[in-house]
Amino acid sequence: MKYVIGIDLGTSAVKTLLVSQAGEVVAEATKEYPLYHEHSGWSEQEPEDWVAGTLASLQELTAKSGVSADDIEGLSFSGQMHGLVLLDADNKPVRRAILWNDTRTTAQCREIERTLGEKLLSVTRNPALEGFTLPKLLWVREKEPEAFAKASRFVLPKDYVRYRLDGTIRMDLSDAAGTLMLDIAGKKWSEDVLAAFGISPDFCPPLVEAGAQTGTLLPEAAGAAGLAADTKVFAGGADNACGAIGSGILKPGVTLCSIGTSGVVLTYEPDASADYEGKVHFFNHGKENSFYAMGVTLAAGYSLSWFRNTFAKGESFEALTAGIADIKPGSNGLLFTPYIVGERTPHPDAVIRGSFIGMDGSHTRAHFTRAVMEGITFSLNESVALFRAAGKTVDKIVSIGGGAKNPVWLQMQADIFGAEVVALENEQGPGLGAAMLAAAGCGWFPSLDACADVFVKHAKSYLPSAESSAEYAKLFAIYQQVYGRTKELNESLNAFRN
Ligand SMILES: Nc1ncnc2c1ncn2[C@@H]1O[C@H](COP(=O)(O)OP(=O)(O)O)[C@@H](O)[C@H]1O
Ligand SMILES: O=C(CO)[C@@H](O)[C@H](O)COP(=O)(O)O
Repeated sequence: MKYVIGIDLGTSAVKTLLVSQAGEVVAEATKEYPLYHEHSGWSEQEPEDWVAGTLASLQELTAKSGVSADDIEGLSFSGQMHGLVLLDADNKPVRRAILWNDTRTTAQCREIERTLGEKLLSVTRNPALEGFTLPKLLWVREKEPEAFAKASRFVLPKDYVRYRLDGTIRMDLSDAAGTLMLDIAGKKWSEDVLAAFGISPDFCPPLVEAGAQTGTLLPEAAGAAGLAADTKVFAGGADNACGAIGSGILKPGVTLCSIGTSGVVLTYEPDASADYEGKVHFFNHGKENSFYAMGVTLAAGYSLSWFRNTFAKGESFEALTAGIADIKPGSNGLLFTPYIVGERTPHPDAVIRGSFIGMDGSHTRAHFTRAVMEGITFSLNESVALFRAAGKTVDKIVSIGGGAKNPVWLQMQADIFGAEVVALENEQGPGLGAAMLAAAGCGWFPSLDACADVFVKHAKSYLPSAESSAEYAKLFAIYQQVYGRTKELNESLNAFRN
């Protein structure tokens, strides 16, 4: 039996999956790494932590599986999107990476809008959002000119890890799409955007498809990972593109919901013709010549992990969420908005922050926990509502990410979205999608679609309960008012944040 590895470079941890030719996940390993929040709205990671975590995770994966390294044919990546990694002439990072959930770049976003005007949406197909890469690049150039002067090029998080594994500097189209520098329909760096900001084309890595082979493992990386040096390395894609591949979102019809650190509602687009007027993100897929649209909740799983780390330190998510099934929809009148690091969809706003509305002396920790999960799901439902308003049918949703480990949350998703929610046998869609890119790249299957027929295994399905859905529809209407009613208060409070 032959095997491939999917490496999912997430925000909370790197997760590796060893997958057989039959699509069975035979081993998993995870290594966490820290996030640095030096100021309100800042979010950074140390690229070396990703590399060390990836190598340690691969070492553990191969050791615990008992599979011979010679039987592992290839590996590929799924990466947290948008993070700016600036490299010097020797390909060493010049500073920490600035991540997708860092919102320090509002001024640079306004500059991009002024400079590019209509080209912003027509070429990059996305609005200027703080999380995207170009605003971060402009921020470093303006605020840290000494660091910027040392930089010869930029890459995205998984591209840096791949470079350390196979020595090649490449970027795939699905991840490049999130930089705001790509001509999405033309599948090339936009000369207009680069020229408008005086960025040399050499500063941008060569582009490849997510399924392209970039090399084989460097001997020292192979040794540290417990793998053979002839293991093939494939470019890999953006985590949401890989999540879509790993969930079988390769043709129109089914929608994806992912609750990782961020939260995503995503639909497949067969071509670049759809126009959502920038209300949702529009990116190249990891499947060649196709695209996807998605709405993003910045702090989805992050809201629950923040809540746990602050009020139930050391407890597992299972312990935290015990008892929430006994609480009725609405958490006894307690409502949460998950804007704890700002928001993207449908309110692109770096200054807004979260709220608990309706706190009552009767509320227990379980009510708060359930309210946090409901608030996250209401936020994702705003994206579902946007897609429905644009004419999409959203009646079946594959749910992945850490949030999909929780059956109560899966039922809550079905009830709030008013759609069938399907869980996968393994909730790690992005890692599986990365493994599928390697499996198709190794020639095991003629296409990603054929690979999905074998690798994507549906587990339990959750149908909406009419009673709970009706309650949630009323609560959602109240939830939708909270943003407007807390916006000005948050603008006033902004002066008091560090
Ligand atoms: N058993 C669980 N119940 C509810 N939520 C969970 C559970 N396990 C993990 N999560 C959620 O999943 C999140 C992590 O998801 P994951 O997909 O691993 O994130 P990432 O890819 O961003 O690193 C956590 O922040 C938490 O909110
Ligand atoms: O910024 C986005 C998408 O635009 C995020 O979805 C990141 O790609 C991080 O993903 P997770 O770590 O939450 O999986």
